[in-house]
Amino acid sequence: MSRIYGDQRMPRIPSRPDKVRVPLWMLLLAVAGKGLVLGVRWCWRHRIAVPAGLGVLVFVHRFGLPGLVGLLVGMVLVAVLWRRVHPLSFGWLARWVWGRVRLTVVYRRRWRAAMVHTDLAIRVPTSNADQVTFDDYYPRIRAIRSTRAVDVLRVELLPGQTPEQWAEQAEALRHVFRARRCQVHAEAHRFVRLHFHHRDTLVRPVTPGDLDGSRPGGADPDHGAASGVLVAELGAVPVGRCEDGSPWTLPIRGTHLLVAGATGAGKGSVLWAIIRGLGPAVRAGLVELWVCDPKGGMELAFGEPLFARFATTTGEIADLLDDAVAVMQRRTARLRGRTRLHTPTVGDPLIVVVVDEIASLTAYVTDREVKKRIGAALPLLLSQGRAPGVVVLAAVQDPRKEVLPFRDLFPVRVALRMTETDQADLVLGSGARDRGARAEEIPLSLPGVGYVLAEGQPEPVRVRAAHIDDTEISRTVWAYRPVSAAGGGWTPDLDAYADDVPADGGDPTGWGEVA
Ligand SMILES: Nc1ncnc2c1ncn2[C@@H]1O[C@H](COP(=O)(O)OP(=O)(O)OP(=O)(O)O)[C@@H](O)[C@H]1O
Repeated sequence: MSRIYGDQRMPRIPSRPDKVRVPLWMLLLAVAGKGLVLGVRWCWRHRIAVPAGLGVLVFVHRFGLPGLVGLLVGMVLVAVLWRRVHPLSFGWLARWVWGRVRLTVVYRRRWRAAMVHTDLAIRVPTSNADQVTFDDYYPRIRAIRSTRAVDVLRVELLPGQTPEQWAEQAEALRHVFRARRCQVHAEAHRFVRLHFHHRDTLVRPVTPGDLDGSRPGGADPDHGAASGVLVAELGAVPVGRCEDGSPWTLPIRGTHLLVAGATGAGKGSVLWAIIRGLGPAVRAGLVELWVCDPKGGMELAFGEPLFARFATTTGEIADLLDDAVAVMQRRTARLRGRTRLHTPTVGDPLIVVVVDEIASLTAYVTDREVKKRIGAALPLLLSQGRAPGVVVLAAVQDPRKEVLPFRDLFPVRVALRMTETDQADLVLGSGARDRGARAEEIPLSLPGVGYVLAEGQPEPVRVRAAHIDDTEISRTVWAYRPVSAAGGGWTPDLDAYADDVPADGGDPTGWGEVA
């Protein structure tokens, strides 16, 4: 792409040139030469618009205005036909044209003013004894990619600038370019990507995707052949949709997950979307859900047939957590020196401990004995359970350290709507709000919308969880309740975990994967 509002790289050195008399013809020649150079440079910068404009002028000259109207109608017909025949290439071209239009109409017009007023342009004084002047250096837009919802500008940093300086100005840039939201993504070096969002693509509730679609290899939870595929799927469980339209998935195996959000923010829908996503693996016996609902079962009791264990009182929850720690410790002893990450198998499943409103267990329990037991079990699970396959999925309203002291032990965290500005940073890590996670700005009308950090990416991604209504919960429970439960009368048997070490000390089926 051509340079857009770039400037010279090296500053002029202030100096007092000697005064010399030049003849008029020489001056006129110099002005004409400079005009020619600028003209050629301008034509080069607009190397598509200039031939296109000239072509239109020649066409009008030869065929008149009716000919031009005929040409436009013909182009529209070709576009309609093209879109029908090959929508992919048409979409690519349409986005490219739309990007050029947005660049000309919106960004070029206001770029210089925006850079000066946000201090992102650099002014170097070049005054000498005769005059006061400045050299202005403007960051260059190197590329643009536009869709109906977002414009992404790739901008080259000026020497000495950092992506953080741009992130600080994101709000000002948003107002200049009249965008709904501006997010600054840093590239490895020299470039930032400015995302100007114009439309909210997450306004409509997200319908949950089809979990029963054909899996590669014909994997079917009701048949044993599925386990390899189902285990792989535990690394990316479908939860909803990202702002760019791609599916939002979260890893469950080998990590712990915290969902934070004010009351009514949609924590329940994230928990349910994950539980539903785990359904096929639950059905196949590769995952067990051990569920704690300290709110007396208000949120999760619907799914009881799907759960291996379900606890609603603090006493029951303390027992459940103690048992989870016991399983974890036995597995750790068994796996030591053999593998670094447990591979779920039927008979030795991944245990997902789901806790709705974890603060009820850490901050608000009144029974000191129970509080002590829970306070000992939870940090143990969070610090040691990941590798032996006992993972925690928790929701919390208030993410402060006083309420949830082991918040940092959750490697994956989701921030839904928050009530205070600093809470997104508490959940996603400091600087997340500056990088675009404005969780307190999510409107009440958008439950299930939040921000998440994608693996290896410092910039938060805006997402919305699928809306799992009561009908879908019933369908999920009916379709994916564990095979043993479907047969009736299944009781979790903790002793099974103690007894599954093969007598010869060899690897039980499925062990041996090294993460
Ligand atoms: N992803 C979603 N899409 C559309 N509506 C949703 C979504 N998630 C939740 N809702 C709606 O928002 C309301 C609150 O949701 P939910 O109970 O999950 O919030 P919560 O954060 O768990 O609240 P609390 O902490 O009070 O239990 C419900 O009426 C629900 O139907």
